[in-house]
Parts: sequence; structure tokens; C-alpha cells
Amino acid sequence: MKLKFTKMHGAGNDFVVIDAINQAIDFTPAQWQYLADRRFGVGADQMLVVEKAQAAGVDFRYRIYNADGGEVEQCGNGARAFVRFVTDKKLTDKRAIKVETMSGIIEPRLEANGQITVDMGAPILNPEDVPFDTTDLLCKAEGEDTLWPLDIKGETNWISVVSMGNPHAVQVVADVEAAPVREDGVLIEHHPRFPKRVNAGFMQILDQHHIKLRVFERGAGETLACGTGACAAVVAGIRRGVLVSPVKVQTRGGELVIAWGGQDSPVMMTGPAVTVFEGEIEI
Ligand SMILES: N[C@@H](CCC[C@H](N)C(=O)O)C(=O)O
Repeated sequence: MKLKFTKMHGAGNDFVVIDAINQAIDFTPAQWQYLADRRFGVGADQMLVVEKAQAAGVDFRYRIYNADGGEVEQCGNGARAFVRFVTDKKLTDKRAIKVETMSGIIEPRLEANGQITVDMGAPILNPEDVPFDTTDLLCKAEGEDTLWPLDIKGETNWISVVSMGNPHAVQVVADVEAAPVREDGVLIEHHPRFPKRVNAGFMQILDQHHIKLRVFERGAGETLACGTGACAAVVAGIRRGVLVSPVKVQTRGGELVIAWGGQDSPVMMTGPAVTVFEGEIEI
């Protein structure tokens, strides 16, 4: 088939976005990998699929596939691209929409200045629900957070575990540019303590309202930005008592602003979403 797609990015985290309301798709993992391939396909960190909603009172369903072909629960930067896409394609005239994802309903809205804010829901903090296996581990308390020891290359990395619908392991580093993001990131992603694998975040605290962040994403490798990774890092930093909401998150691809009121309140993420080009590919 000839597949129509739109290439987009949110702070450099790039996507192939597909309208599955007006064209039927049913791809294998190998076909998703082909679309994501930067040499033989289109090239993307994730593929985003726009579908009709299944639940009542919801506008759309949003599905996410990593570059490795696996379907995943959530993508923050993708949620902003999703809003730009359905607005530009006139699939809705609402500025605030409700979107079903594998991990629940999120509520993005298009701001007057063109930025997009997404209510990402409350973070999940119970390790078993992230999921993270704490069997026989001794944790240490820091503020309201609990830090867990993770053995990487024979050394202990102290991590916070947070789920934003998808799993994250966040650690504080002195200098994010010098941090071994790719070398350690792949080991953290596949660490046996994470039964569903994990996204590995490395954050440098600049001040209470400002961090630098790099994320080695599950199923995609290091990306220029990770929206749920930014939410998870800010939640971890606020719980540790080293950050105060709102927090500016500087990534290699752009800036996001994350606000969180603590406990069960939703994490709000604001940032850009950009259309790069439209295309067609035989698949
Ligand atoms: N880029 C994303 C997250 C995409 C999914 C992630 N790699 C996972 O496997 O959970 C974002 O902006 O949140």
C-alpha cells in the first residue's frame, strides 16, 4: 500500500504521524521498524497513530510505536504533535481535546501562542506499578522520594522510579554532557529489575526551577528530548526536595516546562510541536 504520513517533531524528538481514521493500517513490528529506519525508511524515534476514539466522551485514540517496533503506553512529546496534527488536518475544531492512550486519558490543549500544554495525569510512584522489582533491596529516603540502588557495571547508581504511564528510572548527575548516557542507558533499559524495560533519565540540576536532561529511551536509544522523561525527572526532583514547580527542562532538542502540584495532582507539560513535511511511502 501507499501510506500517507506526516513527519513531525517535538523539541527534536521526531515522529512519523499516521491518520488511521482515513486509511486502514495493520503493520507488523518489521514494518514499524522500516518506517523508523533513518537510512532505508522515513526515520523517526516513534510512530504515532491517530484513530477514532473507542470510549464515550473522548475525541481520539492515540497509539505509539517505538523505533524497535514495539507498541508502548505513552509519549509526551508525541501528545503535543498529535494535537498539532489533528488541528492542522481539521480532524477537530476543538482547542482542548481528550485522547485515549494505552495508559489512560490525557488532555492536551493548543495555547494561543502556538505552544501545547498536556495534562499528563498523576505520576505513578509505587515501584511495583512502575514496574520495578525491589526484592532484597535497601532503599534510602531523600525528602519524600525513595532512592533505589541499581547495580550498573559493578557500581551503585541511586535512582528514582516513576511511571508516567510508561516506566522511567531517573538519576541526578553533576554534568549531563559528560554523563555516560548511551553506555549506561542501554544497561539500565535492560536491567533485570525492570520487567518491562525502562527509559533512563540523567538530570543535572542548574537551580530549583531549571534542569538539563538527557534520556536514553526504551526501544529508541538516546533521543533529543523525551516528554514523559521530563515529567518523571521533575516529579523525582520535587519529591527529593531539590526542585520547585514550575521547572524549565533543557534538552538537546529544545525546552519544555513542567509543572506539578505534588501527590495526586496531574503533571502539566508545555512545549512545541512542529510539522516538518508530508510524504507517501510504499509499504
Ligand atoms: N519520546 C517519548 C516517549 C516514547 C516512549 C518511550 N520510548 C517508552 O518506551 O516508554 C516522550 O516524549 O515521552
